[in-house]
Amino acid sequence: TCQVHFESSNWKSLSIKRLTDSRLHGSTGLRSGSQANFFPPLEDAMLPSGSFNNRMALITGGGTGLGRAMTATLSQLGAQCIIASRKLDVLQRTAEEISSQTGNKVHAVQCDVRDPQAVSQCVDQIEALTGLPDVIINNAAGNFVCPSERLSPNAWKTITDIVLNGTAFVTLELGKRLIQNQKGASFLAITTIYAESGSGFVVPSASAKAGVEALYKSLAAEWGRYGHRFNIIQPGPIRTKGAFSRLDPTGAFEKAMIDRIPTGRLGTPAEIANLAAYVSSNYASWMSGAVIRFDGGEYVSLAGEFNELRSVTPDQWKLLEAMIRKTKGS
Ligand SMILES: CC/C=C\C/C=C\CC/C=C/C=C/C(=O)SCCNC(=O)CCNC(=O)[C@H](O)C(C)(C)COP(=O)(O)OP(=O)(O)OC[C@H]1O[C@@H](n2cnc3c(N)ncnc32)[C@H](O)[C@@H]1OP(=O)(O)O
Ligand SMILES: NC(=O)C1=CN([C@@H]2O[C@H](COP(=O)(O)OP(=O)(O)OC[C@H]3O[C@@H](n4cnc5c(N)ncnc54)[C@H](OP(=O)(O)O)[C@@H]3O)[C@@H](O)[C@H]2O)C=CC1
Repeated sequence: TCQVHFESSNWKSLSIKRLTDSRLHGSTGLRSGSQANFFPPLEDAMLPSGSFNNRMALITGGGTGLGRAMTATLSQLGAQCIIASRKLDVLQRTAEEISSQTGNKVHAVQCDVRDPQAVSQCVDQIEALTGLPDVIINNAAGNFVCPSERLSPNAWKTITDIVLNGTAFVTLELGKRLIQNQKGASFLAITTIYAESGSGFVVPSASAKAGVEALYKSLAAEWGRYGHRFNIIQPGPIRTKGAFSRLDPTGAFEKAMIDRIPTGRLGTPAEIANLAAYVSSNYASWMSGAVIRFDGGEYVSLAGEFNELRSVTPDQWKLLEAMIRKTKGS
């Protein structure tokens, strides 16, 4: 018979401890399936150097994780970047590290995207520092796993405010000013594969990310006439401290997650940074309204009803085939 193996659901054997920093900071998955050898991640910047010369890029949540990787790639390709989030010390450290590596200025601007007034002040600061950006990446997010019956109204509000309202405030504030200045721009939103399917245990995030996708698809249709493109990347699992410490705090689900990814490994921050750079670049100037799933095949793997048959061995197939062929009539 075919069985689904889900070893990590053995809760009794779990010791509830946080993952160590070294596990969290590795760029690729600790464990991977043997097929991962076919799909090695390339870490170098993909676009020609200078692709973002004379371009300004705003990356929300650019101080950590995937936003930091996107900032590093855009900066390496010549962009002047502005990173914005709540923790100014984290932003400043990242900005200095990236600037010193690439030789291109990275500016740090404090901003809580939940607060429309703070967003407006942040955009004032950006205008004074660099002028209005050509590239806007809405990457900031909040999330945690939690059974929905345990969510307080404020827990719901906190996640949906950061993800949906925050993205809307940043997009609308910049959009209006860009329109006024007759300046074109590329907007990119980072969502997730479950924005499409929904997912239990991350319901505020799933709801808000679905809203972000509706917002970006709608504006792609409406604001093309102002020179604005809107696209969406749905990442699958990529190890970052921010995500993994809130979605899999014990590390118990990692193996099951990797087992269901057809390419046999997690994504890396550098891989998504290359994709984000391409989508935000002039090489993609005909791309608007696109939703790009970037997940090593995890979504289709979760969706296909018969995909668990991957665990059937060749001998078991002989048996199954013989049984099926023997069947006559209905
Ligand atoms: C098995 C799978 C493993 C990995 C899978 C990987 C990939 C799959 C797809 C992944 C998608 C990922 C999507 C992401 O968005 S990951 C990004 C994660 N990064 C962050 O969340 C960074 C920012 N987060 C934060 O700052 C905080 O976590 C928070 C809570 C979002 C906001 O902080 P803030 O200080 O503003 O809020 P608090 O005052 O602490 O809390 C507000 C409110 O929420 C309640 N709360 C907080 N934490 C929890 C919890 N864990 N469970 C339940 N409720 C929680 C808190 O109690 C407050 O409510 P009240 O008490 O006031 O009612
Ligand atoms: N890593 C993964 O596997 C996946 C990630 N994603 C998405 O990728 C994006 C990046 O996530 P990741 O890098 O993993 O996680 P991080 O936690 O590292 O990134 C989230 C960023 O959002 C910022 N942020 C949170 N709240 C606010 C706020 N109120 N105002 C401004 N900024 C805020 C944080 O900075 P600060 O604390 O300074 O405010 C932080 O830099 C998110 O959109 C996430 O949903 C999607 C699918 C999978």
